[in-house]
Amino acid sequence: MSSSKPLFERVALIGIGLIGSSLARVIRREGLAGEIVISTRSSQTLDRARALGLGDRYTSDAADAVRDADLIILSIPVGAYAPVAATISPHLAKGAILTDAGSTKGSVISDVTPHLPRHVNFIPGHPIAGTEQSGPDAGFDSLFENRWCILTPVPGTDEVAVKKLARFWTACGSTVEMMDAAHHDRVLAIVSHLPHIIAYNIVGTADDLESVSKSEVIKYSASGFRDFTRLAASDPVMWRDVCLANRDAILEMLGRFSEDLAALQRSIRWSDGDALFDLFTRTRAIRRSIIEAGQEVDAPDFGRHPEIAKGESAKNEG
Ligand SMILES: NC(=O)C1=CN([C@@H]2O[C@H](COP(=O)(O)OP(=O)(O)OC[C@H]3O[C@@H](n4cnc5c(N)ncnc54)[C@H](O)[C@@H]3O)[C@@H](O)[C@H]2O)C=CC1
Ligand SMILES: O=C(O)C(=O)Cc1ccc(O)cc1
Repeated sequence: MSSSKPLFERVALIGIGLIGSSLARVIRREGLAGEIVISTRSSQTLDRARALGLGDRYTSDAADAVRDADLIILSIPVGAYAPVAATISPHLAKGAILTDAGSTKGSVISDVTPHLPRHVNFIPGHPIAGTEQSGPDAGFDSLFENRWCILTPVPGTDEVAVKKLARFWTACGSTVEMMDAAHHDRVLAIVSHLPHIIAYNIVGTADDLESVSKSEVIKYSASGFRDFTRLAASDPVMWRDVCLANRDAILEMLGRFSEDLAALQRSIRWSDGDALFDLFTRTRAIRRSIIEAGQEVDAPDFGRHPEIAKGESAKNEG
C-alpha cells in the first residue's frame, strides 16, 4: 500500500460480484481511494461485502453511493445498465469519471449516454480478466495482474480523465489498450463470447444425448470436455445479457463459425485427411504464438482463482 495521496478521493463500486469485489480488494491494497463506497441491489450481497470488509461504506441506494464520488465503476450485468444509469445520473458529481467493466461496449454506450449530464466523464472499460465464478467471495486482488484492460472512450472525451483512468488500471496490474467500441465488440465476440456460447452448446448437447448417459458424461469427461464445462458454468444472467447486448457481432461470428464447421464436417465425411491436417497444423501455430507472446494459456486461464488453480495443479501433479 502506498503512503502518497490516493488517486481518487472516493470510489463508488456499483455491483460487488467477482469483478467489483476484485476491484475493491486491489483498490484497498494499492491505496487507490480515500474511501470505497459499495452499493449493490441485493441486501444479502451487500451484507456479505460488509462481512468481508470490502469497503468503507455500504448502501443499497446507488444514488446515495455515487454522491461526491470522483470515480464510479459499474460492475453489473450489461442488461442492467440503463435503469442504473437513470438512477445515478442526477447525483453524479461535476468532473467525476464514470466507467464500467462490462463485457460489451456498444450497448453500454447506447444504454448509459442518454442519461448522463454533460459534466461527467464517461469512459467505458473492459478488463479482459475473469473466471467462471461470481459473487463477492469469488473476487481476489490479483485478478487484473498481467491482463489487458480495454478502454473505449468516445471521441471528444477529456484526455486528462482518460489518462487518470488508465493510471488506475495500470495500478491494478493491467496493461491498458484503447479501442473503438464497435471494434472491441467484434474482437471480443470471437475471442470470448463465441467460446462461451460454444461451451454452453456442447455441454447442452452432451446433456441431451439419449445414447450416452449423464453419468458417463461425468465419468469419462476428458480434459477437453472439462474445459468446456468450466466455461459453461459461468453466470447465466451475465452471459444472457452479453448475448443480447452484442447480438450483431456474435451473429456475424457465429455465421463464419458455422460455415467453417460445415467445411470441417465435409472434410471428415469425405475422409479428406490433408484438409484436416492443414487446419489442425494452422490452429496449433496460434496457440504457440500465444505462448511466445508471453501470455498464459494453461490454468490458471483468465486469472482463475489462486486457490482453485492450486488445487487443480496439485491434482495434475499426481
Ligand atoms: N465474470 C467475468 O469473468 C467477467 C465479467 N465482466 C463483466 O463485469 C460485469 C460484472 O460481472 P461479475 O462481477 O462477474 O458478475 P457477478 O454476478 O459476480 O456480480 C454482479 C453484481 O451486480 C449486481 N447486480 C445484478 N443485477 C443487478 C441489477 N439489475 N441492478 C444492480 N445491480 C445488479 C449483483 O448484486 C452483483 O453485486 C458484467 O458486466 C460482466 O460482463 C468483465 C470481465 C470478466
Ligand atoms: O473464465 C474465463 O475463461 C473467461 O473468459 C473470463 C472472462 C469472461 C468475460 C469477459 O468479458 C472477460 C473474461
